[in-house]
Amino acid sequence: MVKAKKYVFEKQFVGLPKATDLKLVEEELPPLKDGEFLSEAVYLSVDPYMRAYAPRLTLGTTFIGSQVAKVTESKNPKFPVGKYIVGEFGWRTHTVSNGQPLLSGFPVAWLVPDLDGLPQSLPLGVLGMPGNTAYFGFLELCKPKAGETVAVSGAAGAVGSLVGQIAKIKGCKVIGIAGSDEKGKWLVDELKFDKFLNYKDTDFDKKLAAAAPNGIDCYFDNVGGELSTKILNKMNLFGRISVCGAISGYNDATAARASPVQPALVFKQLKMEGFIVHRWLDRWFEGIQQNKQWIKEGKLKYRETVTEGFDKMFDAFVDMLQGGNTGKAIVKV
Ligand SMILES: NC(=O)C1=CN([C@@H]2O[C@H](COP(=O)(O)OP(=O)(O)OC[C@H]3O[C@@H](n4cnc5c(N)ncnc54)[C@H](OP(=O)(O)O)[C@@H]3O)[C@@H](O)[C@H]2O)C=CC1
Ligand SMILES: CCCCC/C=C\CC(=O)/C=C/C=C/C=C\[C@@H](O)CCCC(=O)O
Repeated sequence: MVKAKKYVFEKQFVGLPKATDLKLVEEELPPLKDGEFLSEAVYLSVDPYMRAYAPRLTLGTTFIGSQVAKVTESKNPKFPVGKYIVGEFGWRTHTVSNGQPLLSGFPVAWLVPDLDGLPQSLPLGVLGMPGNTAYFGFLELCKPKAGETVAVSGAAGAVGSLVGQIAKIKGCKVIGIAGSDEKGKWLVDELKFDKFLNYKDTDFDKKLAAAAPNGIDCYFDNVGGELSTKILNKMNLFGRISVCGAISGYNDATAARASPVQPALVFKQLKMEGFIVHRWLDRWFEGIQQNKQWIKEGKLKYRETVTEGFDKMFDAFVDMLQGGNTGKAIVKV
């Protein structure tokens, strides 16, 4: 009999999640039925969407999330023993799954393609959902042109750090916005972003004006709120905004107020579009292969913030929500 550990979503988050909102329990797993497979988590992801989606989750269920897992027993030919998969199994160490898609249509598990020797954890980041979010969310919605100026908020994170590099690959000038000068040093020195702005600086408005004297053509928005309104007011005519997320508001008990964006949208004739990365499910491996190719060519760099131990899942989650990560935040079991 296999014993799994899992985190149950006990209490709805109010503001920043509290450790007592989730409960770590053990569960005995049943023997496999035909069509099922057993997998063991190797790496687990902690993502902002887990906080954003929480109000829609059912209490008493396993808290949501994805993991890189190894198939250890199988009665499902699509998921043979020994294979590594990305599973939307939630925060749990062992899982019995029948391989059927989630209600959202998103696959419950997909086989990790050949990583060409790259780390087994990358399918949770640059070679998985965040990587595809950057690749498709930026290229399909911002449609950047060489020489344009691109601003990225959440620029030192799993998604933002890739967007800025893809913009550089496409010949753009890149302004990265994040919450610490240490992150800014990484963005400029390592990732070759052209400019960095710390959104916590009291003279941010002045620095934004100095960083974008000729305006901004594309904005990849991970943060939302007043910061994004400020950037929208710096956009050039016919600028494009890809709205990826709004993490500045995820922990707000009541929705924060921000200045209206309509004046900028109208007078600068801007295109502003939100997306969920599922939109490109039919091209999932195109994004993964292209990002892998750019990594192999030395054009795309990745960083992971790794927390050791399944019992530290919650710490890693709240640490990421508060800016403790650079690059993709993951947990190594
Ligand atoms: N639409 C989609 O399909 C998807 C959307 N997303 C969204 O993309 C965004 C980035 O996700 P991801 O790259 O995984 O996460 P990150 O790796 O960027 O981690 C979250 C980061 O958000 C920053 N942050 C936290 N609070 C604030 C705040 N109040 N103001 C500004 N920045 C803040 C922190 O960095 P700092 O130190 O800079 O504050 C933190 O490190 C999120 O909004 C997420 O919801 C992600 C995946 C798919
Ligand atoms: C103003 C509020 C904005 C809220 C934005 C919310 C979420 C954005 C985001 O982070 C989306 C993430 C999407 C993740 C997609 C893929 C999987 O890893 C999760 C699949 C879960 C499912 O589809 O059930």
